[in-house]
Amino acid sequence: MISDLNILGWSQFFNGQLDLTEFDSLTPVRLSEVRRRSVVALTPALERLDIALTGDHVATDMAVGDFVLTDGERLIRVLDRKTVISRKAAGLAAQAQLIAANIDTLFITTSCNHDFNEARLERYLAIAIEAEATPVIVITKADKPEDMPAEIYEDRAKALYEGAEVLLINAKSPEDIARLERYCGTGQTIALVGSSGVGKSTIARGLTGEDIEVGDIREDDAKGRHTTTARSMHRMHAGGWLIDTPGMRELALHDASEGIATLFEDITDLATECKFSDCQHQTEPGCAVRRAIETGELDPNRLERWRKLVDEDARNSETIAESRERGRKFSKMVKSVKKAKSAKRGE
Ligand SMILES: Nc1nc2c(ncn2[C@@H]2O[C@H](COP(=O)(O)OP(=O)(O)OP(=O)(O)O)[C@@H](O)[C@H]2O)c(=O)[nH]1
Ligand SMILES: [Zn+2]
Repeated sequence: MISDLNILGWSQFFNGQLDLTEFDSLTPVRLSEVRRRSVVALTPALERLDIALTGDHVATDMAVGDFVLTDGERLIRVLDRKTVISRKAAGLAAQAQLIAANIDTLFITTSCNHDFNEARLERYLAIAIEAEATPVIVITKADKPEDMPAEIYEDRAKALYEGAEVLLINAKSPEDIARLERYCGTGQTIALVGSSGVGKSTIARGLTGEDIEVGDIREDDAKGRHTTTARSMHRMHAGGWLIDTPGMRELALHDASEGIATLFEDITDLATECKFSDCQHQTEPGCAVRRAIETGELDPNRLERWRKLVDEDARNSETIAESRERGRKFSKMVKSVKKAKSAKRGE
């Protein structure tokens, strides 16, 4: 049974979570769709299994890509995730929405044109590092670069993070798609992120042979949290899985302080040498970061991008308590305005 499961991306990481009774009586399956009150799971035979959610199991605790145990009818439990990608729900509620689970490699996609933007790439790099997925930067349209030679785009991407391979491709060329396939073999799960028009669908088609329509198919539950309703796991020619969910294309940064610290390790390291432990690297004396800028060791643009990313992360990482506090303050304000108005009217 276990060898068949490898097709789904099963590994020792998941195997180790089962006790003996579970081994004997339950089947691991992988979620390919998460609906409001049910999920669709893939079996090792690649059959689709519809499982209604009962008891304590709620859709918002599950993500496409999750491994779950089933007795054939019910879902028994969700296994711990190797990696998880989430985003903050819109509105006041500061709850994280699970977008996809157990992704091994994130293809961060951009093109040899105006879409190329270091800050945007760094945002996705921080997301991947935080999720513990391997980031790979894929630069498409190498066959028709705009404004500068394709190799310059490649070099600029390579300068961002040592831990990320950079692949310069023509997404329409099968030979170039084949260069991505070493991340896409049996047992591997990947996802594509990047702006509209950079070639994600073209790459997805090259890797799977399918035209994948993500569209806007979504269901909103009473609390405004969406659940994925389209089939989101696609088998690739190389044997692995591509996960494509609507949320994946709209990723925003949140709770990624560790990812940012790893991505900007040079700045993180320098900051430990600043005289003040809470140094903001502005005008403080004994600032190692500013000194590195003066000596040319650190690129001031890189420092600026780091600052913006840290700010963005902090803004989007508001805790549930903080969001409630903001809600309270707002309703207090509304009440006092109402009161002032009625006082004015002499009520
Ligand atoms: N010449 C060339 N054209 C490309 C390349 N990659 C993508 N294209 C073209 O660019 C256009 C947009 O590509 P898509 O694959 O639809 O982009 P996308 O990222 O999926 O866009 P969304 O679906 O809006 O998210 C299409 O016309 C592609 O054929 C490339 O490497 N070279
Ligand atoms: Zn400093």
